[in-house]
Amino acid sequence: MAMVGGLRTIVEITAKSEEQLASERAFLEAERVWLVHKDGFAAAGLLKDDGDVPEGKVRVQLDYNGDIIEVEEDDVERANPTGFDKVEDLAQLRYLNESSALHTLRQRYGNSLIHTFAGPTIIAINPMAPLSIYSDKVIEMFKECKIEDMPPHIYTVAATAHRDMLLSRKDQSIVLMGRSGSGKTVNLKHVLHYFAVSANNPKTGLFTPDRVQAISTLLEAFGNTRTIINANATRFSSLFSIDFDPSGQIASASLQTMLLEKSRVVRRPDGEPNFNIFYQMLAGLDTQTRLELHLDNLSDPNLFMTPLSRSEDKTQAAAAWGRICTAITIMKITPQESFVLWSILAAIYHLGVASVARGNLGKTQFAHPEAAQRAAECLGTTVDELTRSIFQGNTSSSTLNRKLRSTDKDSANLPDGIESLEAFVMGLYQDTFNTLVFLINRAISTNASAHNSILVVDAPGFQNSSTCGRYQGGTFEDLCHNYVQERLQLMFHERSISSLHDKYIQEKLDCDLDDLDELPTPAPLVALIDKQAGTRVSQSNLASADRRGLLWLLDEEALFPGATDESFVERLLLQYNQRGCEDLLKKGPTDKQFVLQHFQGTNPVLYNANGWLQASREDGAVKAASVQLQDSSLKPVSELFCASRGPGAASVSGSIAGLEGNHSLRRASSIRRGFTTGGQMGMKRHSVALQVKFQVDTLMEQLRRTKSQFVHCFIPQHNSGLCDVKGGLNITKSNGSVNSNPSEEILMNVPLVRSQLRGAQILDAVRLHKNGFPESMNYSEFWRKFRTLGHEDAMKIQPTLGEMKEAVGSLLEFIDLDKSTARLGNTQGIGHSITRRFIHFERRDQ
Ligand SMILES: Nc1ncnc2c1ncn2[C@@H]1O[C@H](COP(=O)(O)OP(=O)(O)OP(=O)(O)O)[C@@H](O)[C@H]1O
Repeated sequence: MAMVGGLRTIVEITAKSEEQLASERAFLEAERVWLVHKDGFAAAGLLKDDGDVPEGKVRVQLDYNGDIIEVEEDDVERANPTGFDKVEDLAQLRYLNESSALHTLRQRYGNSLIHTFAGPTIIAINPMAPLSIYSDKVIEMFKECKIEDMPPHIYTVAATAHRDMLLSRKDQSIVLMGRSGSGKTVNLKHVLHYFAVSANNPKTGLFTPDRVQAISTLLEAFGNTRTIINANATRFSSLFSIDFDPSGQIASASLQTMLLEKSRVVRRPDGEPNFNIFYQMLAGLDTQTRLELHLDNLSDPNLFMTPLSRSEDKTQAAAAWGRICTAITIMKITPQESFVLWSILAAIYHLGVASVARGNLGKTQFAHPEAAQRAAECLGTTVDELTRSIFQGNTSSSTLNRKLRSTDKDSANLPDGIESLEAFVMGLYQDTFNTLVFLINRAISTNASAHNSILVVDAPGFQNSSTCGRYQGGTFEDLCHNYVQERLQLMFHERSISSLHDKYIQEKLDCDLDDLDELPTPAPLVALIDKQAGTRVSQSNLASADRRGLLWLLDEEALFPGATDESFVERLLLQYNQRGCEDLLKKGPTDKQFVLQHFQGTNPVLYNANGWLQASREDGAVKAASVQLQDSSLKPVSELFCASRGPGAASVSGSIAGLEGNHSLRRASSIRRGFTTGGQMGMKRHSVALQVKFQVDTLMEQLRRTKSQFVHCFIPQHNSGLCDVKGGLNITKSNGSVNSNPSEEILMNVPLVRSQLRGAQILDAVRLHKNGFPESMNYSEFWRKFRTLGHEDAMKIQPTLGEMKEAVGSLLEFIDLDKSTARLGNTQGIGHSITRRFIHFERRDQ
């Protein structure tokens, strides 16, 4: 019966009224096309060629002014009949091409339909304004709904992951990708909220909506900041693991964080502030605590931050502080523990005032001992001890850094020892952040047995410094975040393109996949960044075997006393530039600059390696900060920091927090061993560059074991991430003026969305999905489920395994299934051609 229901669904979606058919016929006869141009695309009619149009050209009549022009054949793409307008899935388009996809996205976006399925993935465009499509009521509606009836929505992604996990008993993951400001973190919050509402176990109350809100508030305070393109940019990567019991209720949850941009505490791009928490704390702290932490006078110059001066900024920060205090209570963080956190932040503030100077005997010391005294009190130590920890600890890398800086004009005015002070402060902040993660995990993790997990990943978005007006080039931190996005994109490519492609070949399925062999992949650029020497990228390219990736080169150069940022760039270019890699790497305008062709060349980023050698060499003072916190004479400080560096956290370089609570990881001890070793290798060599690689490996290894759903978040405008401060729908016109009436202006910047669509290779994946047979079912399983639909004799036979393919073939003949919708594979079984409903027609019967 179920199969019949499924067949009926097919008939329903293919049946059209006479009127619709007539309009489609008229449309097709007129040969509607899109003329592609640099600003977008224009609707046109393709005119008949009477033999007078030169080869390679076609003649079109533009709809908007009636002009008839000859254009390049390649600049014209078939348009779809109007019945396809606003389709929910790009795979449903009859003519799948970039302009039609963009037209669909734009039409949907203009109608506040920000989500669109794209075959195996989903696109979510930042609406730049609050929408009423998220609420507990809507979640309840989704919970009641069959997956196949759900519209494209972030809740559908969460619901599908949950349903698939329960059906397959396999771990799932939801991967949020995209540029900075595209809405990844907002979507992460919606996904977590969905699980908190739909799967929280009321008996444990572990993962309630209140707690999800509190976790977001705390993470955004400590790990977010305003950047030039996002008013609330995330500056760390996170992996939430929601662990479920067999009934699908939440048994436990945990958070891992990595790649915190800790350098932001001490220096950052021009015009960008420190992490939110500093301003919020300084604006909101009550008088008593302020006095205890010596934060009553904030007028002294500070190396690390400038307190807020505008009264509206202070009011906003104070309001945020109120939310932080509520969040602290919800997460059951005790007043004593929170006081410890504020003490360390206060110490960082005081160290910024203390600064560095050269003493009478040529020794490096604090320039303002009274501020150093305040810092020492907050940390539970003495100024002497602090001086020793910072300036006389492991000086080997500091000495190297000093040598480097002596050749660096920008740093010529900085006193000796500044690197060590900065490193100490970064260490303090990293440990404080890790401790916050520990406190969050303490509230949401349990030892209850969890059968399966759903992992949710959010990382800082891709950022091109030139498109944000920083023409001097991207920083090392930009490179790290962009590298994470490339790795996620590579995984998307492997899962949605190359593995399907390989499967079709292996199954000898006959489908229209001619040009797929030539599809670009992110693999070469990822290798250029992280390949260890000696590993070959491809069989055909033996020469690549001895090339080291950028991070390895940086690691090597950082250890070499005579090396400079310029010599690092020179080595990089030498290795790659002369061997036909221009499509990956190019020389920049100066000796410290180079260009990486991210996302298959769709997003070239100019990087500036100024300070990279220093950034990649971990100063001993970072470790000294950890030791200082654990050895503090203030018992609450030492207790909290010792507890937070449990055996798990300490084993992976201290820069990945929260490993110990992760249930899915506990089930995979081999992976855990693997990356622990890698992390230690990076740590042993004090190499920040290698730690970056190993941290991302850790993340990817965990994802690899799951079935992933990818959410591609798009920015519709360059300033999307600033919509909260600029007012949602103010669109900047190309001449720089602002139009507050969006109906007059195109809401979506088409070339910008086009470049995201291309860079993410979404249409390639959709095409493979649409023209191929992505879903498959084992022959025996198919026979068991559907043989009742066959001839009555079919009920009587029990084919052997060898006869199964033939039996299934006969069954399909008997039920007269449209031949284009399924194929009999070589080894596996039957593949279903795509539309979402086809897939679900199969799944519903399971
Ligand atoms: N679904 C949405 N509904 C309403 N506003 C949104 C939505 N998605 C994004 N925004 C707006 O865009 C801003 C930027 O979004 P968000 O911080 O989530 O981007 P991101 O991709 O996580 O950026 P980054 O990578 O820099 O951390 C948000 O502060 C919010 O104002």
